[in-house]
Amino acid sequence: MEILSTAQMRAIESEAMTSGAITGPQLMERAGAAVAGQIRLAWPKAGRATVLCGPGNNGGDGYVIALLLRRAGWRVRVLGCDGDPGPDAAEMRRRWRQAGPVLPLTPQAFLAAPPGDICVDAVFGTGLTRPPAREIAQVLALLPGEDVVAVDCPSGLCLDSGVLLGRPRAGDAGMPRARLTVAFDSPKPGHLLGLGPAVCGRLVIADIGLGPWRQTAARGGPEDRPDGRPGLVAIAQPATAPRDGAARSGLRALLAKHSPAHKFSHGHALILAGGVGAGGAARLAARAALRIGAGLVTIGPPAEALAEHAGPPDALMRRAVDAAPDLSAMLGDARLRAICIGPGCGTRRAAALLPAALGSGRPCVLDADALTALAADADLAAGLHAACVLTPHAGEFARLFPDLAARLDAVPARGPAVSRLDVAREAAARCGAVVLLKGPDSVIAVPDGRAMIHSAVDVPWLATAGSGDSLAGLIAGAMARGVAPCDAAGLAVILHAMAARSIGAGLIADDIPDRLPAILRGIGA
Ligand SMILES: NC(=O)C1=CN([C@@H]2O[C@H](COP(=O)(O)OP(=O)(O)OC[C@H]3O[C@@H](n4cnc5c(N)ncnc54)[C@H](OP(=O)(O)O)[C@@H]3O)[C@@H](O)[C@H]2O)[C@@H](O)CC1
Ligand SMILES: [K+]
Repeated sequence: MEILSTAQMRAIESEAMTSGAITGPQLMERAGAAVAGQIRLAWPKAGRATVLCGPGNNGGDGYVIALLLRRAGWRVRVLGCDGDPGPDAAEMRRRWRQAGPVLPLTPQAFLAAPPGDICVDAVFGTGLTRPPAREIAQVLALLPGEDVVAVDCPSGLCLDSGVLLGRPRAGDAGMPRARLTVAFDSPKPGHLLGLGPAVCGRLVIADIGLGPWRQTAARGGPEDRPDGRPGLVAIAQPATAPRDGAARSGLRALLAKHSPAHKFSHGHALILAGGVGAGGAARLAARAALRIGAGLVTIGPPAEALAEHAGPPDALMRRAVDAAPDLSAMLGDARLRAICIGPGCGTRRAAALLPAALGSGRPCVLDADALTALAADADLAAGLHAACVLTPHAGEFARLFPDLAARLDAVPARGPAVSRLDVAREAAARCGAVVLLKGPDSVIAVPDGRAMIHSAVDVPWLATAGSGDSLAGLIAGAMARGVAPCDAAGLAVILHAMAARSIGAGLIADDIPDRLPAILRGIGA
């Protein structure tokens, strides 16, 4: 599924209207009808609703919703803004006024009667440019989150970044919340990043007939896009991915093994391991690389630590890699197709081995200690190339790209605010490698500007020791099989989250690789 920035959304909307095939009021009617329809599905018995309408087109949607709910037997109270909301919203407000009054959007008016069964938040959507202030902010603060239906987003959320304008990025004290958010055409980055998933509640993406224009805009390179950026691909929505047929067949295509084949034709991955007593992380990675279907996986600790790796899995091959010349010699075998360096490796060892690993031009996952080594030595970063995948969490990202991370620290005063997507993209362009910025909202960015967002807010158990090691191994295993670096990263985060979801609370990282056969069977791979 494609994710659109708010600028792209506006451009597609105006392209559709310019084409003459659809008018602004028609789009607004469809948007309002989609929300009203979702409300009636979720609350089948007509009740009482308070609809809050803001100063622009989000408010226009609100007037449509108010009218449709009223027609369906609901008792509806509308609070709205004075002033000119633009022609389409003004028309919808006029239509509503024939049915009922528009009370002022003030705390006094809001509190003058009980809010009813639901509150519809149609105050700000994609047009939010600054933090809600004064009376509007006071009304929004009074909304009972559990009964709020948000139009496009809870008002105050920046849909490009997932931050609440004017508030610190972390911490959820007093933040707006909705039980249900109905957004139009495509998810926006802010639905999936940062606080977005927590404040939006259940997210429904409603088709309002803009598909043909979205596809026009999505075709071609970045220069053809309304905001100059290539389209994004939401590689998985937390709840839908396992059931989504198209997503499953996409995963299957990436995972397809061609038979008959020799084990080498499924690729050989090398997982570099650390010294005595530090081998667990690399073994987790190796196990994951085997499970995702690499034909062969070799673990490469220094000779003194080789004996530690004698235990299972027996499918794993072991070979000592003491120093860079040993690694270069191994990489002389062209069948060795991907490298994983970092988990439990030790920073000094990673720094010593990185030039040979990067110089080979092989697909290479850089994780953990390899990222620390990279951050400490700019010369190492010069060796990065497009087949490298860097897998920093927020802390590692801040060490690698301190200036970009600092942009994420500032309290966002204006929209669109800087997002994890923006900084990951900039980091990828700067270092010329794929950057997987890990978190509950992972972003995968490719140097050419393509990017993916993977939201896994529903699997908090993934934040556990060794989880990242297994992810690095999955990426390396997929790349050994010939999957392109950015697809390998995408595939790995999806499978990793699916495995965690199926294990649930109590998960330890060792469980993740061993859950893969069931996950792969489930998607028909
Ligand atoms: N795209 C589509 O396909 C479709 C979109 N539709 C709907 O339109 C919505 C976008 O509408 P929109 O552009 O009018 O913006 P909206 O969010 O209503 O903001 C209103 C105005 O408020 C202002 N403003 C901003 N921040 C402020 C603040 N803190 N305090 C006070 N004022 C503030 C700002 O103007 P400014 O003052 O910055 O000049 C802005 O213009 C979208 O979310 C969806 O619901 C559907 O109807 C049809 C299909
Ligand atoms: K809203």
